[in-house]
Amino acid sequence: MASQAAIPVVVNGAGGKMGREVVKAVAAADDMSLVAAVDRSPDLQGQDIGELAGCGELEVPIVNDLQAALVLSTQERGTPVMVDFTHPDSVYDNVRTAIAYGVRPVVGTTGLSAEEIQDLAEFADKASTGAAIIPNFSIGMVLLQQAAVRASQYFDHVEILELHHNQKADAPSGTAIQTAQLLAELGKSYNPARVNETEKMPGARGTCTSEGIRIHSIRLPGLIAHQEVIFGAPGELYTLRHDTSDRACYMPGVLLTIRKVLPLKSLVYGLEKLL
Ligand SMILES: NC(=O)C1=CN([C@@H]2O[C@H](COP(=O)(O)OP(=O)(O)OC[C@H]3O[C@@H](n4cnc5c(N)ncnc54)[C@H](OP(=O)(O)O)[C@@H]3O)[C@@H](O)[C@H]2O)C=CC1
Ligand SMILES: O=C(O)C1=N[C@H](C(=O)O)C[C@H](O)C1
Repeated sequence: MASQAAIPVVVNGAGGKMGREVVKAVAAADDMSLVAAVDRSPDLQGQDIGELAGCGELEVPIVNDLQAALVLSTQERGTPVMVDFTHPDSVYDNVRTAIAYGVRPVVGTTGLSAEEIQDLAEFADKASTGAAIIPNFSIGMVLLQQAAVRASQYFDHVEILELHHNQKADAPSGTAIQTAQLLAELGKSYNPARVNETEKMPGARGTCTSEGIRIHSIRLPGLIAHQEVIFGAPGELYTLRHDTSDRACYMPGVLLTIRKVLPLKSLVYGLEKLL
């Protein structure tokens, strides 16, 4: 029997904090082959991505031409995947470009609007191409969200607090938005008003979804990524908290998604749909 071809992987945003972790994880995976490393950062052009990521020379230089990298990946034997950890300002175009070339996008970049995600889902459907948009690749976060959904059956008052490093471009975090969406799926409204509240300084009470869920965002050096979902009821608080201390925590979810996106014919949103 012919051996299975390694999955050709393009990492977009390869020189960034998450991109470097993905490069190390893909390089260490027996069933994957890193075919291209793309990053727009001018300082990184031509550097070997393995050297930069700290896993030894991989003979894959960093380039800034995504389309050329995608074309290269389609010339390999297996179905190619593009992993995107770039920036909210370019992720939408990156995903459309990958799908147009028949490359499966696995997207960790946050900041896409609901309309953009819907549009990408329709584009993937038309192209019969699998795609995955995963606001959080950590298994621990999926478990937190499942516990929050269960708690929301019993609690009517909930607020979300997300805390991140101060290089993060988007707020609230993609994870906090997704968590609020999952709580909203129950079809109820939260936090019925008890008083006529006045914000003496705009933003003091965070942002509020149409279902009444408040989200608060903190940005500080020293943080990586953390989230609390706090439920309140008379006489009790129920707090769910997730902390990351190393970006390696996302890699089992990234590798799983690369493998699971291949047979899909449409777009999936959320790691819980692939577990
Ligand atoms: N889904 C998940 O589990 C996780 C998601 N994230 C998300 O991933 C994204 C990236 O995070 P992080 O790695 O911390 O960010 P970084 O800024 O560390 O890395 C992003 C890298 O991508 C480069 N880049 C930006 N735009 C482009 C582009 N259009 N084409 C090619 N390269 C580009 C940047 O270059 P330059 O600096 O020059 O702009 C930078 O080198 C964020 O949206 C973040 O929220 C982060 C952690 C987990
Ligand atoms: O920017 C980050 O770091 C993270 N971004 C994602 C988000 O916006 O939810 C996932 C995780 O929180 C880390």
